[in-house]
Parts: sequence; C-alpha cells; structure tokens
Amino acid sequence: MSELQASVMLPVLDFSVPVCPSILASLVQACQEWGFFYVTSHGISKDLFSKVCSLSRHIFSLPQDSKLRIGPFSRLRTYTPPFIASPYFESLRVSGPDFFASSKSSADELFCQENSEFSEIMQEYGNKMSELSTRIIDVILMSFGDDYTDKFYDSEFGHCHGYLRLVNYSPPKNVEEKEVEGLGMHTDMSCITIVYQDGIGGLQMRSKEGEWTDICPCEDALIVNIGDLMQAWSNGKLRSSEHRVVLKQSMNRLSLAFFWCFENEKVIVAPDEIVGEGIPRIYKPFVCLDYMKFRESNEEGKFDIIGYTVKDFAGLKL
Ligand SMILES: O=C(O)CCC(=O)C(=O)O
Ligand SMILES: [Fe+2]
Repeated sequence: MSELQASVMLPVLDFSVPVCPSILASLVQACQEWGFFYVTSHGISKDLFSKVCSLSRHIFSLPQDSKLRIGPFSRLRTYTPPFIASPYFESLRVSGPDFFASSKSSADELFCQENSEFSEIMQEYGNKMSELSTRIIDVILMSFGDDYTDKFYDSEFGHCHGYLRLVNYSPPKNVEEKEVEGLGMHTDMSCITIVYQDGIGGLQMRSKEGEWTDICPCEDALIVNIGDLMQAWSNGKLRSSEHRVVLKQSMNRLSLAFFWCFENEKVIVAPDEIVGEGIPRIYKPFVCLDYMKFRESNEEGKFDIIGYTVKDFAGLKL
C-alpha cells in the first residue's frame, strides 16, 4: 500500500496492483485508526466526474422555486435545501438500483423540457459506483481472512444497495469569519461511503484520539469511509469515520457521496468468526431500517449530524 500526500500519511488501496497481505494489514490499520482510506485506479474516468459535476452545478444553479418542487414538502423529497443540514449545504439524492429512473423523476420536475442527459450520466455513475463498492467490500472481507469473501459476500453483502448524494456548499461571501462549518461532524449510516470532492477541499477526518486532519483533494483518488453499519457488522473492528466539512474560502464546493448500504430488512449481527473467540459482542442485533429511523427521528442524529450513533442505538453495556 502506497501513501498519498496529505497532512498525515494515509493509506491507499491501489487497484492496479494485486492485493497482498501487507496491503490488507495497512488497510485494517487505517480502518481502525481513522475509519477511511483512499482508493486509486478505480476505473472511473475523469471525464465522467467532470460530466457529473457540471450537470450537478447546473441543477444547483436553478431558481430555488424549481428546486423546491422536489424539496422536503414535495412528493419526491429528493432535494434538501439550505438550513436543514447547515445554512451552506444543499443536496440532491439519486437512488439505486435504477439510477436512471430516480434521476429522471427529479429531472422531470426540475426541467420543463425532456432532459435525458442527466439521467443517463447518473445511471452510468451509479452503476460504476455500485461495482466499485462491491470490489471494495471484497477487499475488506479479505482483510478479515483468506476465505472470508467466499464465506460472507453473498450471504451478508449480496443484497446491498447504493444511493448517491450530490452536494453543493455555498459559503457566505465577504464575512469576517475565516472558516464556516459546511457540514457538522457526523458518521455515515452506510456500510461504506465513496466520496469525490472537487478541488476546493474542506473535508476533515477525526482520528481515534480526536485530532482533526484535512483531507486534501487528490486527483484520481476517491475517499472510502467506513460507515456505522460496517462498524456494527464487524463488532467494532472497523471504525465508522467521524468527519465534517469546513469551508475556508468563499467559493462554492461540490462533492459526490455514494452510500453503499445493507437492505432495509437485514438484521445486522456480527458473525462469530468476525467477533472471534473469547471477544465480547459490543452490539445487540438490530434491523437496519430501525437504525435509519432512529437517526432520522432524533434531532441530534438528523441529517447525519453526530449526536446519536449506532453505539447509542445498539451498543451493549459491558
Ligand atoms: O461533502 C463531503 O465531502 C462529504 C459529505 C458527507 O460527508 C456526507 O454527505 O455524508
Ligand atoms: Fe458523511
């Protein structure tokens, strides 16, 4: 595993080289210490990122009235306007597995004319991200043991699904403060999240010891966060990354976050082999959807802002 230039040296899963034991060992270490790593040679072209970004910028530049047609009080509820997650954050959700249908239903409300380009590009991006997620889960399972992919992939991760969140941050212009919080500290309610950020930067990760570090934008590298569902499924062996977005410049910032999740009805329980002999279980079994509802119904947990996490929901008092 090589290392990318960042404020601290962080590991990289490079798909152009065969996965070997030393790569797996540093991956585990990164997931325990930080809950995230970079992935390179992922097979997604720069051209596709730039098309997704330019279509997203176009959508976010539409008048607020148009965007609110798919806002929190609409039938679709795919658009989250500013002042919900933060004053500077707005997002659009595209759900899989049919990314085309999901983006088309939002586009039909947003645009007066037929606009199939957006749906076609979202379909391509969503499918590529789903495929990449399965490859990453495969490597994560390998890091637990040689035959763990065969043992657990189909039965545990075979029904995962993904959704995409396009995010636009518009920091205030000409203010005294040097930086503002674009998105508060939170953990993701996913197994893994794959994040693309544009060149502005601002994503920060918190180490186990509570230290914040800047995750600088790095061309060709995507960021993979471990989410709460994977933390519970691994009995805490993998740490759900605590992260936030800090806006340091008065320039708009765009990010694309792809969440890979268990099916709603799945009962999440760490397999015995993952827990290990003599190690206590730290979570009770829970239904995936019940956790999502718990987070959504708590003011502090709303919109992924940390407050209540999987530990509060299913943690066992040892
Ligand atoms: O904007 C980013 O870089 C990260 C977004 C994020 O963490 C999220 O949407 O959960
Ligand atoms: Fe996040």
